[in-house]
Amino acid sequence: MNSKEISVLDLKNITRSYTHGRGKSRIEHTVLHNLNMQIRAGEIFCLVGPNGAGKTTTVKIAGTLLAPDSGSVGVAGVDAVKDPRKAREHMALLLGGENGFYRNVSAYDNLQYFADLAGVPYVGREKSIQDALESVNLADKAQQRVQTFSRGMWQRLHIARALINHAQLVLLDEPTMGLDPESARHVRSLIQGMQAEGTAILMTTHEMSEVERLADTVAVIREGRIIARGTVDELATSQNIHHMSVYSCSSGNLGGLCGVDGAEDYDSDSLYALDGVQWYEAVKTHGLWTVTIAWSGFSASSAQASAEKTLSDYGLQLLGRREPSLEEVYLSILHNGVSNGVSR
Ligand SMILES: Nc1ncnc2c1ncn2[C@@H]1O[C@H](COP(=O)(O)OP(=O)(O)OP(=O)(O)O)[C@@H](O)[C@H]1O
Repeated sequence: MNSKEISVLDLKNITRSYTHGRGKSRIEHTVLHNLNMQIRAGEIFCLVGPNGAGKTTTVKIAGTLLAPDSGSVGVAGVDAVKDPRKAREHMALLLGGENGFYRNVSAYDNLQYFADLAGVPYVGREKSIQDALESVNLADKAQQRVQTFSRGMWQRLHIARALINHAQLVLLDEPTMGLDPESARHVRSLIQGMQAEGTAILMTTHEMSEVERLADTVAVIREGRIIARGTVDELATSQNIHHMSVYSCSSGNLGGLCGVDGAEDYDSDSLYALDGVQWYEAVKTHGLWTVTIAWSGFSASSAQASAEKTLSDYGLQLLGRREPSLEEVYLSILHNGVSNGVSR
């Protein structure tokens, strides 16, 4: 078997609940339901989903910080539930935020400590720490205490730690959150560098442009269940969006679709009644509405003309048509589910 085919991370039938309250008011809330996920060497797997969907919980379970209630976690062939310590030798975990290092200690000494923990051989250790610090542009900050680091520097130091122990699996929870565009770009290029070395990467993000750039596989999680999975192209195809069209409307009440002059108050049923409308979004800025409609195709060739005529009667002027972005595909998945069941 080709080494790229072997799963470095193998989550099988993972279920996890949290409990709230005590005694009679104790409530159990299941946040992951029979979750399955396999990630191969050299694969970037992006987990996306709304707030509270279960992304961080998944990363924590993969990273052995949380145990699943049921199911199995395999990391580089190690049973991570039975032997979390051994599994951790194969992985690096970046949970975001400023934790995971000794704040009062220099970047260099932190890396030396973690290299020691990871069993990096003494001979050559100094060089590999220096090399890792150079690759993440922190060589000149090596002797600085980590508590003085900015968020971007913390993120890069976490990646340096992953580089030193040549982790087979890297888990990244929102690795570019809060970073300026240049730092985010740098972190993305470091992620791609690790991928090129054959590292399996699980990352969560809310940045769809990041997913478009990095992901080999995308999974959309909602309420603890993976509802779609595939390449970016497969997900786009699964939504069967024929095209997107964008309209403007200067009428304050959206051509009468709004009862009151307010963005929250438009009558969604009228637009959904039109043949071919899969979903739409209406946004009002400086008194001007912009309406974006995802069309799923039309039942008859005359239907498009009829729908456009109705929109024009509402005062909506067509600005143009285009392909859907990944963000729109994602919104479509959350709205409709998956029409042709993309998964692998
Ligand atoms: N320690 C905890 N105790 C109780 N409930 C928790 C705990 N951690 C998470 N949850 C709940 O589990 C669910 C999933 O949370 P999780 O942090 O995994 O979501 P997420 O997809 O990472 O969200 P976000 O995009 O906001 O980071 C949420 O309903 C959350 O409130």
